[in-house]
Amino acid sequence: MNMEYDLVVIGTGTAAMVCAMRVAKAGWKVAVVDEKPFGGTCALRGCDPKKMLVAGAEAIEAKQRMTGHGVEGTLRIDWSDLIRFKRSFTDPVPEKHERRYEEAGIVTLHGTAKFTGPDRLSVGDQEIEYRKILIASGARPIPLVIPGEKHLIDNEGFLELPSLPKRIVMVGGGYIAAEFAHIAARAGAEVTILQRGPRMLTQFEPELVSWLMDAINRIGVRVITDTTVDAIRERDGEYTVHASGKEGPIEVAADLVVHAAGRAPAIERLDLEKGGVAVENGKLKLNEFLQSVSNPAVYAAGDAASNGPPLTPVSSHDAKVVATNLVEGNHRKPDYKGVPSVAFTLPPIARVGLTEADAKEAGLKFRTKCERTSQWFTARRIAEPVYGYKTLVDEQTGKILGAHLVGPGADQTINIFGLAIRHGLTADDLKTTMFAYPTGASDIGYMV
Ligand SMILES: Cc1cc2nc3c(=O)[nH]c(=O)nc-3n(C[C@H](O)[C@H](O)[C@H](O)COP(=O)(O)OP(=O)(O)OC[C@H]3O[C@@H](n4cnc5c(N)ncnc54)[C@H](O)[C@@H]3O)c2cc1C
Ligand SMILES: NC(=O)c1ccc[n+]([C@@H]2O[C@H](COP(=O)([O-])OP(=O)(O)OC[C@H]3O[C@@H](n4cnc5c(N)ncnc54)[C@H](O)[C@@H]3O)[C@@H](O)[C@H]2O)c1
Repeated sequence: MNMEYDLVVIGTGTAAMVCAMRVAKAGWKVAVVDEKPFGGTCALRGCDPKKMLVAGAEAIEAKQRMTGHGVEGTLRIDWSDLIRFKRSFTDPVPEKHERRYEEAGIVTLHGTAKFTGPDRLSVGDQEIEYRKILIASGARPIPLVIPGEKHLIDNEGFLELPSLPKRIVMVGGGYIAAEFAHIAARAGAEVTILQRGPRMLTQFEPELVSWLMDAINRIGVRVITDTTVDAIRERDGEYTVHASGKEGPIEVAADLVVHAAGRAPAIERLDLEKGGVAVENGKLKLNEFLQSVSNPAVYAAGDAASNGPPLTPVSSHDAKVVATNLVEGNHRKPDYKGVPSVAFTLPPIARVGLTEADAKEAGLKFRTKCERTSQWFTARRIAEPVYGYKTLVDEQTGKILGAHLVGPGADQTINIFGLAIRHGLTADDLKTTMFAYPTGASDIGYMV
């Protein structure tokens, strides 16, 4: 039997939920479809479960920092208990999300969605007709196309590990490697990061990453840069990771090898040609309203759209843009100004706005302040030697162009810079704001 909807949403992550709810509220007949349990990456396989594990790592890290400063004793992570704690959050998510959709009158479908025509798709053996469709299918780990790729586990596998193997290799040195390495090392694993790039966390300012490396080295994580993994071989449950580095080939023995080498839009299994949906270089071809340039019934949001940075607040923002364009007609465009991003290492590293390299390339006239501030009270209070910042301020207008932080509270303080950038506040506005003292935010006045 054919079913007909005003809007079908592929996915049930952040982008899907935000858009489906808004459009259903406007009286449209909406269905959402997912092949996995409802909830998407952030709630089930990304931000939230990862940060629950970070909570365990934070306890160990705080104890280690404060040892010799009035704190003694031994602490350790019981991995299976920590995973159980994580599940106390993630396990109820799918049912809760399904209930929310049903309460909003949204039809919930399970299975893999594929286009069968420009105005129809299939989910299993059901044929579905739609007036509009939202592709909110997220991202997937990029295929590495190397021998032994099947031995890699991804973020989903790592966040579900029933026990933590001793020797772990991260393939790649970006967000996932940095965050998972901190968690695993604090839980007792020996971690090696093999990074193709010249340094870790290439999206963040080089000076700040170099300071963060002190913390990464302190916990014994081995980082090998300028090195590309080209094969993984398995023998009797043990792995050898083969890589090519500056000094020639290297081999690293491992009990677990984790894919941390980047993610790309999950659109390859949608049979997009049948839907008349144009793709270029692995990305959907969209106009400024997040609508397909080739099939006007099709919109995209979040990681699948890959229009802004692949982060949860961006998925939510895109979804609001699309919902407005669907219900009111195309007029809203996404605006990614001032999107903060944090890698939840210990301590965290954060950025918002332009990097120094971006600002130079754009030919802007700006002043930069950059300083390692391990002696500031915020860091000394907790015996944390890694603390520093870089800020970029427009010379003419005094507006904040970019802010980069590493150290205690960076994950919270960055939001204030995000507010400043998004709403055009100046360095003077920040200097004349009274922040509660002593908090990380009370350092802002000295940073600009
Ligand atoms: C390990 C990890 C940690 C992260 N941490 C953070 C963080 O701390 N902060 C942050 O801002 N961002 C973080 N991110 C990024 C963030 O999770 C994503 O940007 C966000 O979840 C994307 O949401 P989305 O709605 O676009 O897609 P998703 O939430 O990925 O939803 C897509 C859904 O579509 C479904 N689907 C795909 N194809 C089909 C199909 N053909 N048929 C049916 N269903 C389909 C999938 O099963 C999935 O449930 C992290 C990502 C990872 C991997
Ligand atoms: N806290 C957060 O916001 C957060 C956390 C995790 C993931 N994410 C999102 O998920 C995305 C994916 O994360 P990620 O860490 O997988 O990707 P990433 O893009 O951050 O880093 C991937 C790194 O892997 C390297 N690489 C690629 N192939 C390699 C190979 N064969 N050998 C060695 N190195 C290789 C690349 O040079 C790159 O530096 C991120 O872009 C991010 O937006 C966000």
